[in-house]
Amino acid sequence: MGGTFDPIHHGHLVAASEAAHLLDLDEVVFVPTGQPYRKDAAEVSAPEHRYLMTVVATASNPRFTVSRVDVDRPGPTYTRDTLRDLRRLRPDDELFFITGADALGQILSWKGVDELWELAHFVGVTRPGHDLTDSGLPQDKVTLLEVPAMAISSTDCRERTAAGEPVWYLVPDGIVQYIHKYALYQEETP
Ligand SMILES: Nc1ncnc2c1ncn2[C@@H]1O[C@H](COP(=O)(O)OP(=O)(O)OP(=O)(O)O)[C@@H](O)[C@H]1O
Ligand SMILES: O=C(O)c1ccc[n+]([C@@H]2O[C@H](COP(=O)([O-])O)[C@@H](O)[C@H]2O)c1
Repeated sequence: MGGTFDPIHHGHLVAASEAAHLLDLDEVVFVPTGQPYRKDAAEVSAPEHRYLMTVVATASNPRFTVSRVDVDRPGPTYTRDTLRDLRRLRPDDELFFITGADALGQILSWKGVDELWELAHFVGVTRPGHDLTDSGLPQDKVTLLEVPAMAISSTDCRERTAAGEPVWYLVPDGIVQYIHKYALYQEETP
């Protein structure tokens, strides 16, 4: 599952857990982006903070791991490169790329989209406020799943923190502590 994870929240974790359960996956590898080129760089936290928060949030689940492939690769993060790297590191594994409905809806505009279908099977999961559809996508390369609805976004978590509102129970307890320890998201997004 790729994401900016700024911060990782229970929407990500429930989606990953449910996809692993429904598709009987052995492992979910969370891959924090290095440079999410479609997000305003000035507003995205340092990759190391996002990577560490992802490690903290997933540490207690034996089926969850975190990969540094995107954080360690210089330049903009493209899923084509993520999947090429994961295939090189895990040549015997079958790869599934988990995305929320919003990300799946953008996928035809991703770099090198035609190659993506050869690199992994795509799993689109429901997300409140977004229509989940595989319209225009190759049917045999995409699976759509309904997962428990978690109306949580990282944007909302950042804005709540900046406004002095709690994010308890939207994110894991360790992430509440991490945000506090490093004073993340203190500024209101312009
Ligand atoms: N609440 C949610 N339910 C299901 N999928 C989600 C949810 N939140 C995020 N996702 C999916 O997780 C992946 C990573 O999302 P991302 O890290 O950008 O989180 P976000 O909450 O959308 O962040 P932001 O608000 O900063 O854009 C994407 O595929 C996204 O669609
Ligand atoms: O490859 C692309 O062109 C591309 C464009 C936008 C997003 N993605 C990937 O989609 C995942 C979710 O991205 P984001 O920005 O919503 O956190 C993450 O793994 C990104 O690298 C990939």
